[in-house]
Amino acid sequence: MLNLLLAGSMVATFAGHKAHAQITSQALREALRVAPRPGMMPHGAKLYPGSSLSGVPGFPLPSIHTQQAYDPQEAYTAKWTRADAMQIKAHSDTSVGAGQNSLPQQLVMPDVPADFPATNPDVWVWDTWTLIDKKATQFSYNGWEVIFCLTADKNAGYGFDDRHTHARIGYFYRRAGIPASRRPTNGGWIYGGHLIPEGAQEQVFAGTTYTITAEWSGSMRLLDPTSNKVSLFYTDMAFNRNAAGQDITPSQAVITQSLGQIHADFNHVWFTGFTKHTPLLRPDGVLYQNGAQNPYYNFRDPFTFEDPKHPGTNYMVFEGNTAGQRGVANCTAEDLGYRANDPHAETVDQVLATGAYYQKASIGLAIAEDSSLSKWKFLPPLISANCVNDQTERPQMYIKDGKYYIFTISHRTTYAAGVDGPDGVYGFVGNGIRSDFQPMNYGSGLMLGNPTDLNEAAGTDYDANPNQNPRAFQSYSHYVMPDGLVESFIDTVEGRRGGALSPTVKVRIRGDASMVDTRYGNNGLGGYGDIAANRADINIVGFIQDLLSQRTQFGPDVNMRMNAFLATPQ
Ligand SMILES: OC[C@H]1O[C@@](CO)(OC[C@@]2(O[C@H]3O[C@H](CO)[C@@H](O)[C@H](O)[C@H]3O)O[C@H](CO)[C@@H](O)[C@@H]2O)[C@@H](O)[C@@H]1O
Repeated sequence: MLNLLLAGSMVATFAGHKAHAQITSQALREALRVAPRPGMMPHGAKLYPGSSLSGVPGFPLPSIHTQQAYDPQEAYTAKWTRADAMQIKAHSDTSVGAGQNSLPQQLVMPDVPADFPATNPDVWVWDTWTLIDKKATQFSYNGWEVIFCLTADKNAGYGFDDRHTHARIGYFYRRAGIPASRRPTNGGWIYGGHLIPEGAQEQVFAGTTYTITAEWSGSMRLLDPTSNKVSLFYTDMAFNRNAAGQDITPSQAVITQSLGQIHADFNHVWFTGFTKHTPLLRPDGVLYQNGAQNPYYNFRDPFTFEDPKHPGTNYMVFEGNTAGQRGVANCTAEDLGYRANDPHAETVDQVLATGAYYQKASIGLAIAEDSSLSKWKFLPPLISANCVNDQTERPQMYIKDGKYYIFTISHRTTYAAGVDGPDGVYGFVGNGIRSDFQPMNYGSGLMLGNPTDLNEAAGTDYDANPNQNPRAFQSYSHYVMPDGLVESFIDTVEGRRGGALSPTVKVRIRGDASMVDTRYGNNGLGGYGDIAANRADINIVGFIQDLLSQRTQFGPDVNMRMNAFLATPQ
């Protein structure tokens, strides 16, 4: 009711807030929603928290984002602002004690038990992705589900914290179409070994030896659903050595393509190829910060997709930072995102005085210049988080119900001074590849976070900070799959290190809101490592036609349909 009055008068005053005088019609609709109270389900939105232009007493209002679409080539970058990020704390229950979960319940990943199983005895496992096509459909191959994970060999003596410098992309497979309840507790994944063969880490370009020191995250694209050709897009951590054997660059992140083939028989899955690495993108220092500007720059985690409105046009999203010299204090009022006359707004000078300008995450965009996806050109970033957070990792474009979602993971420790949020996955929704993206859920951006009381001091070590929720770092590197299923890896639960696949959870997504589906699995937790191939695209008629005409070799497309056929009660 209060908001109705506010919207009607077009000059909102709520607990001293004065909203921007130029309220859009969308803002008017939004303002009709009732303001949620901290830690509570908002009235009128029993399931979904939704966004709200209404404020929480004592906190600033979120920024207004129109979701307006722009041409992907245009220089429009949406902002995840400080005003937005502050909604995470605004909508948390600040009355609970240290170690309690204070985040809105619908946005919290359920507790992972401390007696979780290892995914594999020989390797630590973290960032994980699936075999996808240009639309992010998840395929099985000849009766096998296949996943790709960053791995580090335990037998080589690497501890879980050594993983980043020794990361290798490994692959796992298991028979498709078996429900989680009938699999081994750890998901039953069989380790196939390293994807990039031994010895293929060195490559010579015009007298310069290019050496891959670690393989970081990316994605695997099935180039043609009727063949077995796959393209790995990943991040090389690499350095160059000249003909005299001298290192001529420090280790750099290079977004790279490597081509291979998938094979399977009745007993196992294997890969060939991945011996040649084509460097695609290095940060240019103009749109994306590079190593000369900041030794701690972030540039990695490519994910490609085809523009559904322009078939044949391919894009890549990736993790970047806003270009410019590290330490230059130049965040703007737009980065802060406060509405005019908001009494809780910070001034630019106040924010700059905190050093928040060291945090400048961005979600990058590039366009493919050839059909083999081996040449790419930078486009301006899709989203920046200047003075908000330094890392928006493993971004993915997720298209659902005509909406374009960007999901990205971030750490509590990479937030800028004065803003806070949990380790987890964040979501932004727009109406096109390039949009004025609306941060999901109360305008905050948070979609699924670890249980965290934001009053606790952030720290990565539970033992050193026993007041902290013992699950504040339980999971990370969430990847959103079709149907809102979310997989991730276990980092630390009650002080026990993970390096294993988490239980899959399900998030229901509607417009700019989402909620954890607690009816999924056991109180919201599905099977460990339950990363199933997509069985939604049932086309039994097509499958039978394929079989009869023998037009198509057994491969991913036919196989997906066969799985669906076999899984359907006859
Ligand atoms: O292994 C590299 C890939 O992992 C990703 C996403 O998981 O980057 C994660 C990142 O964070 C880890 O290190 C943090 C600092 O040591 C730690 O706080 C966090 O718990 C870890 O998950 O790894 C790099 C390198 O350490 C760091 O910059 C990231 O935040 C992905 O982006 C990489 O491709």
